[in-house]
Amino acid sequence: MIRFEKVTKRYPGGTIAVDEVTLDAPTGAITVLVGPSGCGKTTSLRMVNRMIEPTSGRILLDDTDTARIPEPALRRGIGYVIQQGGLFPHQSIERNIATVPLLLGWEKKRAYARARELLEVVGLPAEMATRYPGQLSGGQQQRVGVARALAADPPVMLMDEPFSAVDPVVRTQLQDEFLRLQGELGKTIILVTHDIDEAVKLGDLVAVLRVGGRLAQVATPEELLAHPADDFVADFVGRDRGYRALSFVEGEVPVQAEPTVAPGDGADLARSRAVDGWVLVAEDGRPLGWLHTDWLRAEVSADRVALGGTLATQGGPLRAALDAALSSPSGRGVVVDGDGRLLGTVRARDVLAEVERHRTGSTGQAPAQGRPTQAPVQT
Ligand SMILES: Nc1ncnc2c1ncn2[C@@H]1O[C@H](COP(=O)(O)OP(=O)(O)OP(=O)(O)O)[C@@H](O)[C@H]1O
Repeated sequence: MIRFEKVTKRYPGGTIAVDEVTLDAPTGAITVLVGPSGCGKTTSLRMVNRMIEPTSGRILLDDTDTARIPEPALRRGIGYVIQQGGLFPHQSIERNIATVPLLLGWEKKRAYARARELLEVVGLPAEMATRYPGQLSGGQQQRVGVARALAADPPVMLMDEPFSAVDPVVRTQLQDEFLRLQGELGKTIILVTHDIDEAVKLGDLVAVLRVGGRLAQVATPEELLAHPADDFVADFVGRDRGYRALSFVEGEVPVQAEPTVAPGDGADLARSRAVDGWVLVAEDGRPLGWLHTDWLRAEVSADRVALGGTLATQGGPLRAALDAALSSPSGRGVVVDGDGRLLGTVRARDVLAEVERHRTGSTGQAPAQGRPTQAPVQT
């Protein structure tokens, strides 16, 4: 665990960047520091590996005061990731990743072998090892930055806006892979972001800082969205927090059977199975997409379908189910099992009824439209 005990940082000139922060970042968990620009996030992070020394207070790493740990030994156990990877531009990717192992005195062969192993871990092809940072996209550089921080297998990782320099699609991919990786590695991570959505997605615990370096609230994402401590936090987490809180509500998604057709089926069959003009095309139990009867030719063709919506997984959060329903061209959200096999569809009104049931805490009957899972009709 990383423990901040009344930590204050006052810069020469008098700026109080961090003001009496007391915070526990639990072992094996992701603690996110979030807040507006200038609220002291980066300063807080850098005090953990003593790139910045606190003016007062203590930071403990597994009960040892970090001020008592020699800096090289402290930093050996702490990986540090910054925006865009912070790579050395004139060194190859494998040399970049091998930086810390080489500093630790590993033989070059072993350090480079570790670098290649880590390229795979972060999802980059081996041939990138000999390229230079300028020959990689922003997202790829970011992955290399993570690989570099992981090279000496440190138990602790500090990450400063690690996903902010890439476009939203790549950012989502990197976040998802980061969570998958953390699921395997279980590092103790402190991550800084100014983006509350990222904080809520990635954090096991979220610490909200306000300008002046004061801690406004520390809570799980769920608590933060449901019960912001004051107006500042409520404003910061945003007005649609009620909707975002659905990410944490796992309900009985009221799945309805959905008739399907397969590529090659006749147009008449497709018309007879369509509901409100839309029929779902599936093959081998997997949804391919929606087909409107106006688009039909002689037979159903896989080329003419539009998935046009997100998929929900049964047992997953209600937000995903609602999103699937609202984003589907038919108004029916496609629900699949963990292997991507079709279970049926869900309508927004049924998800909302389930949401309402959760909100009121009722454990009674499922809503009228929403009897739980029925077997989908297969063709
Ligand atoms: N070396 C320094 N000397 C003086 N003041 C500093 C120094 N570094 C940061 N500050 C000030 O301390 C405060 C906190 O800065 P810090 O970089 O920790 O904030 P931040 O929350 O990470 O901001 P951002 O999201 O904009 O990066 C700011 O007012 C900043 O101007």
